[in-house]
Amino acid sequence: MSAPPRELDPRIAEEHLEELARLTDTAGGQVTAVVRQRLDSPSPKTFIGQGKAEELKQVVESSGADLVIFDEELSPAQGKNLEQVTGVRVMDRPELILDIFATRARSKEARMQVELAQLEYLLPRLKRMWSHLSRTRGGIGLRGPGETQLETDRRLIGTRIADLRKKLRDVARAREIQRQSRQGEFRAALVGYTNAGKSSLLRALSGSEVFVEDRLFATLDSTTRTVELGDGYDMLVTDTVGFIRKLPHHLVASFRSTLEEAREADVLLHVIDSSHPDREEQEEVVAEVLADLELDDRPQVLVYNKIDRLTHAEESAIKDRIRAFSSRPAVFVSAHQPETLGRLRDALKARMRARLHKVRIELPARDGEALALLYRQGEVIERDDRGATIEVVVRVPDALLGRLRQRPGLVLVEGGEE
Ligand SMILES: Nc1nc2c(ncn2[C@@H]2O[C@H](COP(=O)(O)OP(=O)(O)OP(=O)(O)O)[C@@H](O)[C@H]2O)c(=O)[nH]1
Ligand SMILES: [Mg+2]
Repeated sequence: MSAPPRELDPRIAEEHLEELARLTDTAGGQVTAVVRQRLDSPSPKTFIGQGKAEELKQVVESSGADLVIFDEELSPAQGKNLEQVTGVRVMDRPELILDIFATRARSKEARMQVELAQLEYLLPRLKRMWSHLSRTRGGIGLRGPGETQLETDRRLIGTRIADLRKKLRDVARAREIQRQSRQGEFRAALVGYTNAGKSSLLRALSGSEVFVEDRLFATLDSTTRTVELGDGYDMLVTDTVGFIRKLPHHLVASFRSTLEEAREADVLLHVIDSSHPDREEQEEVVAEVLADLELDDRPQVLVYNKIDRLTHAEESAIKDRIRAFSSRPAVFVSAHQPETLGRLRDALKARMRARLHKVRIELPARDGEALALLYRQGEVIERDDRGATIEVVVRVPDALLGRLRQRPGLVLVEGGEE
């Protein structure tokens, strides 16, 4: 069911419905019928018009559906009224997304984040849930719980929300400490629309196992891997949860700490499925979510993925567009074609080189390897050979500085805190 008020392009509306069908599939549902209505302004009572609501009821009956999913967000009252008309459970897109997250969350943190988002979504809708429950049970001798029950439930949920918030704060603190221990290393975070290929890219870049699936929201936890770029350049790359249009804002809020990894990153790799018919809208959605999270000021590299699916003409068309409209660096890659990934590695190396610190370092003369690294990755400004030790003044990238600090006998005499 879709009633896009702003996007009047029917092709886009269809694309949204197709995505909703994929979400339904991911949640384990099966689409039996699709109903559309074009609306200038939704009805406050039932969102769709009265006649359309009647039609929906007919469709539910004839198709045997036991659930109606709206592509647009419904108010608690609209949901309740629609359930009354259709006699089945009514959900909206945010609720469906919450449901998917709930079934797919694996780590303890992700599970707590989803539960928090679900409870916050549920709270204003409690009354409706209860009336629905009592109705589906037939209602005979099973009147809906009175206000007292509702109040008890509200209080219980309120307590649980406070509890989850506290636990999540603790996890966030632990994460913060872990992050500090990685300070000095160069970090990138993969962000982007769901299914764009973020995990596939991490797998291809790091050569390690990362879960990939042709389903929406395959990844819910952030995973960090070391990626070797060659020439001694190493960096940490974090995979993050994908974005989607109309992402429930409770969910975004509760995943904030997972996305903290992105906030700490030196660069965001915005991965785009260049072969998707809705590519441009997906790019915009990601830009909006990043702005919501106040991450839009981070340096970004646009990573146009899945170019193996593009014709040369399509690839050129996208490149022309980017040249005309974007000032951000962009690379064209395919996670399935390792030979294309050199472009991304080069872009990352360039980013690393851009972050140089001027430092004075004393190192054992026998540590030829460290010296070679300094010459290769840094800019040596001064060098003083003192027999057993060598002192150099050098501009080095942050990441190298982190690694050098761990070498035995190497002393950072000054600098490094710029
Ligand atoms: N043809 C092609 N398919 C790709 C490419 N990269 C990823 N895919 C496929 O796209 C699907 C999604 O890939 P993932 O890496 O799981 O995408 P993701 O961005 O991590 O998705 P979420 O974790 O769900 O947000 C999988 O079926 C991949 O095999 C590519 O470069 N070319
Ligand atoms: Mg993924």
